[in-house]
Amino acid sequence: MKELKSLFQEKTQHVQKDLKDILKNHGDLQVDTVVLRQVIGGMRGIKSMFSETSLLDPIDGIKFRGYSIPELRDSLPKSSRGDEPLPEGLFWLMLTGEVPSQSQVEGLADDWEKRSQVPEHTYRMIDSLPLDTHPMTQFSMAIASMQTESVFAKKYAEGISKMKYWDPMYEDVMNLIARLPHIAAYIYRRVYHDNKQIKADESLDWAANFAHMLGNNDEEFQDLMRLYLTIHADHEGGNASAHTTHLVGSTLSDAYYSLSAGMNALAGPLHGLANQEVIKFIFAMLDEIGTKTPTDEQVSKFIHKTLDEGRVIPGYGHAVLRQPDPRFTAQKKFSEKHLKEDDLIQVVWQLFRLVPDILDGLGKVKNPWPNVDAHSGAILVHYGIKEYTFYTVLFGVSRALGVLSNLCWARALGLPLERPKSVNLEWIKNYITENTNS
Ligand SMILES: CC(=O)SCCNC(=O)CCNC(=O)[C@H](O)C(C)(C)COP(=O)(O)OP(=O)(O)OC[C@H]1O[C@@H](n2cnc3c(N)ncnc32)[C@H](O)[C@@H]1OP(=O)(O)O
Ligand SMILES: O=C([O-])CC(=O)C(=O)O
Repeated sequence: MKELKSLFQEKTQHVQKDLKDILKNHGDLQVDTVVLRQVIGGMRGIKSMFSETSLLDPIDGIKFRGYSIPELRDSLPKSSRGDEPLPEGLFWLMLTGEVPSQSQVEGLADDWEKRSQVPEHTYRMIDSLPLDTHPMTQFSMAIASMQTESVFAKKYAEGISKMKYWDPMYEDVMNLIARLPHIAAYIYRRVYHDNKQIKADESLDWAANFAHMLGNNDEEFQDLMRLYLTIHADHEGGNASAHTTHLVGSTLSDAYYSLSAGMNALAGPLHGLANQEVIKFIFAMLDEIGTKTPTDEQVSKFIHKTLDEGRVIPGYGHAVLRQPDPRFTAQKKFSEKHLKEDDLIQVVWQLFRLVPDILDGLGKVKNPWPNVDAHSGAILVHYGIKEYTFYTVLFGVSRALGVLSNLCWARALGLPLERPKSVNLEWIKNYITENTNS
């Protein structure tokens, strides 16, 4: 799509100039200090990355180019058949900083549709895997298998100038995003529906077509997918999937290698896999208690038992957020509108009432509130997507929008190889001796 590509290039030139000036005039200005707790404790809170697409506030939550989730729901173009924002619009916003018009998002959806042909060998590769291979493994391998198509890798091998990296990266990113719903739906139908595949419907937008290929043409579900694929897309640069994608991309690995790596990070239970863990936790709890409508006392007992076993309560806590996640709230609002009577949704809300106080009582959990993963599973079950080992693939299709627009920005701005410094125990002990009296 020429319009988006040239607008992106124009925007990157302004940012490039700003960064050059900032580095020249203020490059040595201190933005943070680092204590040993952060060195040993997962680098929590250290300001050390640059990412334009979104910014996370511990209290207000995520803002995409300055737009909160409620603002996105108001401002981004919508389908004529739904109330939720089109993820095409969010991608446009992240890439350019501008809210697109209706015709611009329709043009983008058409462009993705034209680029959506998945190479035959990717399907053959997926087919060669045992059916019980985790869907995230299949998804990550499928993405890596398409690396044969990388325009960036080809141009790099031919000797492209570093000033032009952004162009083939943009092409790879657009091709990849176009194909992801097709791969994800293929994996879903292969594993859970006897490989009965459903042909794409070219008349539908990106999210609705994905819903259709999964096997559900309910307009409410299509609208849920638009919301789902919008709100999971980005969470600034430091989260594990975004950071991994960025790190791998910084070596000039192409978009296929980088996204596949990012998806491997998303597949961890402390990150994106938590959505599968939440519904698994709820099912295990209902199973053990023996009812779909447990009492508060029964739920609290189960939560305490889980904690006593040295396990985390999935869907609760966050490395940055210190309030209920606005992505949880957006899903709660959707459910209040459409799914109020659903027993499983009621259990999600019951956990929301009970878990924070219990976690707070432990005296060590920095954020006792629900994150995005606490709600999504129960909604998906309602619409018939009950196979929870697939849930993180849905998350991955959405997350690709954010991490891949970041990758376009990184190559356009010429961001360098990422390589922080590590220290060993001897270094730490010497440092303590040199800097304290003990
Ligand atoms: C899309 C996403 O990635 S959102 C996050 C999805 N992950 C989850 O929902 C898994 C459950 N949550 C957690 O494990 C954590 O809250 C994380 C990984 C999200 C954040 O970790 P941290 O930033 O280290 O959290 P925090 O500083 O509050 O941890 C302090 C202590 O509280 C514990 N804690 C934090 N959250 C929880 C929880 N939900 N249940 C039980 N204990 C918890 C930690 O395990 C840690 O215990 P420790 O000192 O004995 O090791
Ligand atoms: O921000 C984080 O660390 C985790 C998270 O919620 C996300 O990536 O969506």
